Amino acid sequence: MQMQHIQADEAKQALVVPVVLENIRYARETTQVFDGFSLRLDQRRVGVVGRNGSGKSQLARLIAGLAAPDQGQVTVNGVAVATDRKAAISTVGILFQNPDHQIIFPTVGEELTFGLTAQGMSRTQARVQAEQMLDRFGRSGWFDRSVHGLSQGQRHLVCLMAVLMMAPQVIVLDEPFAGLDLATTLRLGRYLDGLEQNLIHITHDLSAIEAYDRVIWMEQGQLRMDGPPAQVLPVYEAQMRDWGGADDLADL
Ligand SMILES: Nc1ncnc2c1ncn2[C@@H]1O[C@H](COP(=O)(O)OP(=O)(O)OP(=O)(O)O)[C@@H](O)[C@H]1O
Repeated sequence: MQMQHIQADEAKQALVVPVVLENIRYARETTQVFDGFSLRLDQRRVGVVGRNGSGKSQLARLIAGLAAPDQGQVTVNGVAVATDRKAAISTVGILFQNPDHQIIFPTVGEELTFGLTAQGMSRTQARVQAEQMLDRFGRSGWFDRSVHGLSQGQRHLVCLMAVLMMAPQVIVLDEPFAGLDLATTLRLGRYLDGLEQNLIHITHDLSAIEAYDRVIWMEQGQLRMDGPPAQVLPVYEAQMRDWGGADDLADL
């Protein structure tokens, strides 16, 4: 029942918006993560795979506008996300692997209302919307709850609700299921699958993206392969097994 409500509500927002990275150069300290990287995404469901350190999280931060490229531009639905932060917040949301890197307020209500009040909505109106969001996820009564007293999976759900409060057109998921038990993973996965927002999902769990529209495989800040999951995932998995069979840890 709960899921049907979520799907029906979100279906109103069904729309594919373009995510465009143009000739990006981007360094973190001494590492040149991207050097002339370009990418255009215009599918509803895009999976991102790649080895540790291949650039997936930095790609996520650039798309969400949390980092600005040293050269080039990132736009989501035409919004220059790194510079137009106000428009970016209602255009693209991001869910991190660790909810504790995302949550900044002590109570669920403050976490859910912060984005809206920062955009000028009254506290009363923001609270009404937060209560509606909590209802949708079967969590009415959580408004005044301390985030500290929630489990890891529950904190993930708070982060997802906080992102949805801003009704972004695109949600970037940076391994949001790492460390969650299977039941919680499956339930959060179903919530996400039911959303009509465009999803860009970074994961090491290939089954989570096998029904997606497109998968990109990142390798050293470049696209190694790009296509439908049925084409990319078997090649990726075979390559990972091949690399995994080697005993040399030098390139970890
Ligand atoms: N804060 C940082 N300072 C310096 N270098 C960094 C920093 N964060 C990431 N890097 C470097 O940027 C490159 C890309 O890292 P990134 O975190 O995007 O990899 P990833 O594909 O998300 O890996 P994982 O699967 O392990 O999460 C790596 O070489 C990494 O060492």
